[in-house]
Amino acid sequence: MRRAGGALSVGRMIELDGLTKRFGGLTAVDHLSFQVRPGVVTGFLGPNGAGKSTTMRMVLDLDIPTAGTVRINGRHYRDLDEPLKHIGALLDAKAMHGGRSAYNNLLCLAQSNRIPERRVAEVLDIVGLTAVARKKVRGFSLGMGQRLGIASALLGDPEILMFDEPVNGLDPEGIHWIRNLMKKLAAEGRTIFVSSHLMSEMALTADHLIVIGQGRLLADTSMADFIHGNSRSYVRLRSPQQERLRDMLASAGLTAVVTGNGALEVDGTTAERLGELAAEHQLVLHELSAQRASLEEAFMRMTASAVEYHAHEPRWGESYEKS
Ligand SMILES: Nc1ncnc2c1ncn2[C@@H]1O[C@H](COP(=O)(O)OP(=O)(O)OP(=O)(O)O)[C@@H](O)[C@H]1O
Repeated sequence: MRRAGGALSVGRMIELDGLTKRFGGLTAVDHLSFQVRPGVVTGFLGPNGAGKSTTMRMVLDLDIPTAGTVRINGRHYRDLDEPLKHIGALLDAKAMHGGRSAYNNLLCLAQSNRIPERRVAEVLDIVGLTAVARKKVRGFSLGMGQRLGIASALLGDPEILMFDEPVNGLDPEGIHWIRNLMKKLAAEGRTIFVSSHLMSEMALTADHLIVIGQGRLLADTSMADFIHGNSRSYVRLRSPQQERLRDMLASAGLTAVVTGNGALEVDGTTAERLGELAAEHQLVLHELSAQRASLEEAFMRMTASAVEYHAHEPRWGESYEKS
């Protein structure tokens, strides 16, 4: 990807320190401190109303913090010269001028940030909107609008990119495309901060996770550690010789739980070890599978123990069924 303007800073981090936002009596963001680092995709998770969008808006100085600070490359957003060259963002509320073409919307943004006009055609090409560049944005589908928002985020070729629900409205091909785009941008050493309701999509995209609930930090950890630390892993076995299998497990000091469909679930060992044991005892297995929790399961488990939601507030399951 080209460097626009050549005025890139070092650092490439978003740093929050005690960031807090109150709306009247409601604390939407509650003393959040974390750093978003370069070279990886960092996922930002939390149920509806957890404070993700408010946090992202404060990064861009669209909401003013009640307390605490957020810095981009060590500086406040308002102190950045030509901010689009430092941080590009796609927020839900991205306002594009409906009566203008995609090209002209981007051109206005480019001009106000002293970005050369040739970059407009480049980003339209990156997001696959070249063919509709001269069409009025008013007629764009949700997916095309998302692509245009992503184009505007990329315009200044920034080292930091922030996406709020970027796959909203995209079809499977579009989802696949943005996943690869985010991974590619991270591999270039950029800082990628992305929120999504789609757990399975997040599990495929993010390397690191920031999880919040009711405005508070619940986890700041690698994807692998998050899933490992918040889930039960076990091995599932099925055999037509279940009695003998259970005896064998018991004599090996392993406890098996029988499930409703006649399978056995065994904790504290590996599928390899169980396969070898079964072979030693000449037992027929119809299933031998290591079970690892999904991100969604890990997520529910962690939040169930970490945060008590009031009855009138959305529960995790409800939040994630939406998209
Ligand atoms: N301008 C505002 N005035 C009053 N309350 C607000 C305002 N903006 C957000 N809130 C409240 O702050 C809380 C956090 O909202 P926010 O949109 O940041 O959450 P979110 O995690 O992005 O949720 P979602 O996933 O639904 O987008 C919510 O309770 C919301 O109603």
